[in-house]
Amino acid sequence: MDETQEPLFTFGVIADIQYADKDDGYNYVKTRMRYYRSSLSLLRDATQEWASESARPAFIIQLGDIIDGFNVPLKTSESSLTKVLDEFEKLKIPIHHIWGNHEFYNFNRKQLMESKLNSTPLGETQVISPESHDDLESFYAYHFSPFPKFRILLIDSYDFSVIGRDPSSQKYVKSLKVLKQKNKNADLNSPTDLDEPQFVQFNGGISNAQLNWIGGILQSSDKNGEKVIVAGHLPIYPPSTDPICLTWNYLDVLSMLQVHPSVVAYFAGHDHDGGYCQDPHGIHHITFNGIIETPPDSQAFATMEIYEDRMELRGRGLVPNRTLIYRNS
Ligand SMILES: Nc1ccn([C@@H]2O[C@H](COP(=O)(O)OP(=O)(O)OC[C@H](O)CO)[C@@H](O)[C@H]2O)c(=O)n1
Repeated sequence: MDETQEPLFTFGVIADIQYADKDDGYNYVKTRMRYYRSSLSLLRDATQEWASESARPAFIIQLGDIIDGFNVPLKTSESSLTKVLDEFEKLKIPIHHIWGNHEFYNFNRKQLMESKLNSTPLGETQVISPESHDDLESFYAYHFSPFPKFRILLIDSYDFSVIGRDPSSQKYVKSLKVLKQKNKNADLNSPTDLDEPQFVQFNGGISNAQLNWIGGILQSSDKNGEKVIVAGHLPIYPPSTDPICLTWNYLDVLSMLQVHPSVVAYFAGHDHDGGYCQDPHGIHHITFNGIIETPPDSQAFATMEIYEDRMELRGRGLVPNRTLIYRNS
């Protein structure tokens, strides 16, 4: 490993900002403090640091939950979103947005598609699913190549979900049926006594249509000798997360990625404690710590430095540094 080598390109990653103009408070299970107001200051510090880096990041991946669901009762969804996006915009580089559960607490899919959180115009495919943007069944996913032989693929972890889906859609009906089969609690957000703890209302899954679409992209990446980083709000590999944060059908997604040698890493948010594990196929699964549970005197973001043979994850604050050697290299 040549320590003096310059990266081919770099980019920033940040997760679960969950901004709200609200006093600090505990999470639902009263184990962790959430710093709703200071999340904006941490984002501001992160963007200032990215802006001052010698190798300026080419883009940022925002892993979802950009504002908190508490904005709904406060009636501040729009104003909070504007404040957060204004911070990102100071960077004057592309920001790729993933949608998490808190996006769907604040907005419906049509509103999101019409908002600045729809970053599909930055992708290579403008129409990201076979259906049109306002189709009740469409999913939000796209891909782009930031550098020759590298590709980023952003996926929709809430394709199957009862949050975000219109109750009249087939996907809502099917999602509710599956959720009720797997979760017998009166409160579908509760993971109490579940055999598969990921089957809670605040998670979701990936449809066969999306899986097939992902498979098609990866097939062409395999053929072209690309290295692909896949990113979604929800983790897909149990050792990299608390199991209650997993994608409903994480095994389907995991096995799809593992059979495609182009996939080198999977990035997720949602589990604010973060996590990491390399799977037996060599895919690095990184769950990024959430800004919302990061104390105001700390930090939680990363710069990824991309090299021919590896990625260097340069973490700040709670996010540890890691050298991630590509599978098959
Ligand atoms: N045991 C639980 C946990 C949560 N809820 C309710 O579900 C909604 C979402 O919860 P929230 O903690 O805000 O979701 P995050 O995306 O911030 O975090 C996900 C994981 O918890 C991170 O570890 C909300 O309405 C909660 O009140 C629940 O009922 N029961």
